[in-house]
Amino acid sequence: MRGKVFVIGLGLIGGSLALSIKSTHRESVIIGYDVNKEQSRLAVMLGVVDEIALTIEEGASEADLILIAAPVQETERIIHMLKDCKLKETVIISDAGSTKKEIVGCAKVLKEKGITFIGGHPMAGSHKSGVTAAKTLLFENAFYLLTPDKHISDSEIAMLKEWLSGTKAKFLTISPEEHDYITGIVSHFPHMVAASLVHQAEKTSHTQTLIPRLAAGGFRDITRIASSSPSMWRDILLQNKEVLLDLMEEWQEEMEKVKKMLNKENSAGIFEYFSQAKRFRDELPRKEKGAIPAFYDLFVDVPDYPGVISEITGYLAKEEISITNIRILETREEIYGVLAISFQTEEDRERAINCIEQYTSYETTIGL
Ligand SMILES: NC(=O)C1=CN([C@@H]2O[C@H](COP(=O)(O)OP(=O)(O)OC[C@H]3O[C@@H](n4cnc5c(N)ncnc54)[C@H](O)[C@@H]3O)[C@@H](O)[C@H]2O)C=CC1
Ligand SMILES: O=C(O)C(=O)Cc1ccc(O)cc1
Repeated sequence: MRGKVFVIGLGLIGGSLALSIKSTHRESVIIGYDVNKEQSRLAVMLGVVDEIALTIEEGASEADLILIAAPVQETERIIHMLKDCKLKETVIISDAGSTKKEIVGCAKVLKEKGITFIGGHPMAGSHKSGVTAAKTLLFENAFYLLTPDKHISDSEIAMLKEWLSGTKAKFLTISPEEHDYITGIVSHFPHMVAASLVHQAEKTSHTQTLIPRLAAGGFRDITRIASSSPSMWRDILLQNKEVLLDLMEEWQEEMEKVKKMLNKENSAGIFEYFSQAKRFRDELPRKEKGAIPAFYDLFVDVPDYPGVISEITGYLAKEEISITNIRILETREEIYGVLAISFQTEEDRERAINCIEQYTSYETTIGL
């Protein structure tokens, strides 16, 4: 498609959306704007956008599509600014915020002026921020939730999907309320729990100095999302307050139930608690990209000697296979240790297995 796309907020998400649009609509012109001049400078330097607008008014005036990819509280401020801008009559405005009810409510000011707004949320990301982390295929196979109002026509929704087709995401339409409830469960609340687990470990670490060392493996993995942007998550929590307060109540009741079972040494009850969780978790789709990105782990049994990590990474680099994380899981007293390598895609992991088989005789196991 030809036309002008204006991306407001050139961070991880805005940058990735800009790259994916350019990958399919090469004739389009992508204009960017960010309050942070350094992000704007980097966005041009990295070829994420074609041009930078000096103000929102300037970038918005000729745009066919405006994507707001700023923090959720800022998104509301930007919507208010856009309602006072001179815009093309046919412009479509969308956002990428992790919450929808408040943003869509706020966007009524656009509707009153006859401007089309379609709430959006690409459900993939990372704990990294900033344009340098942006990737063309960040949203590949991820769900992209849209929350259009009833008055929005099918052709406008189709037009937005066409603009965003380079994301290779799977579009789903739901109501803003449903959106906030579901993402509350699968994304927002888990971030709160992850942060609370880290707090618990930190408090104890003052008296138990072994804690940081022993937390380096599994604990570090399950609390990875606690390393996400604190300001982003503060804003999300504040916008989804009602849902999260309800979920916290439910969680506390659940913990009370577990506490009672443990107090009474209800062995069958505790077993069933874990079994039921295992059953549901084991059946969750593996290939779908959920709200919290999966990492494709590979475990390699390696001889425990210095330099083994660089040996393996050397082979992977030779085959141009990128990894997202690499660590020794346990260095046992015996000859073998376990090297855990994480990849961003299943395909990269498959290639890594073939590569390691080709260059070494080390055994590999897939992490489930
Ligand atoms: N990080 C993630 O994994 C995901 C984030 N989101 C949502 O996407 C939005 C953007 O998040 P990220 O890209 O991760 O954050 P980021 O921190 O990487 O980028 C946000 C950018 O917006 C800019 N900004 C802030 N206020 C602005 C304003 N008034 N005008 C113009 N630019 C402004 C910042 O300077 C920053 O460069 C947020 O609403 C977030 O909730 C959605 C899906 C995934
Ligand atoms: O890795 C993480 O921190 C994530 O959970 C990614 C993420 C963050 C925010 C979203 O609205 C959707 C996905």
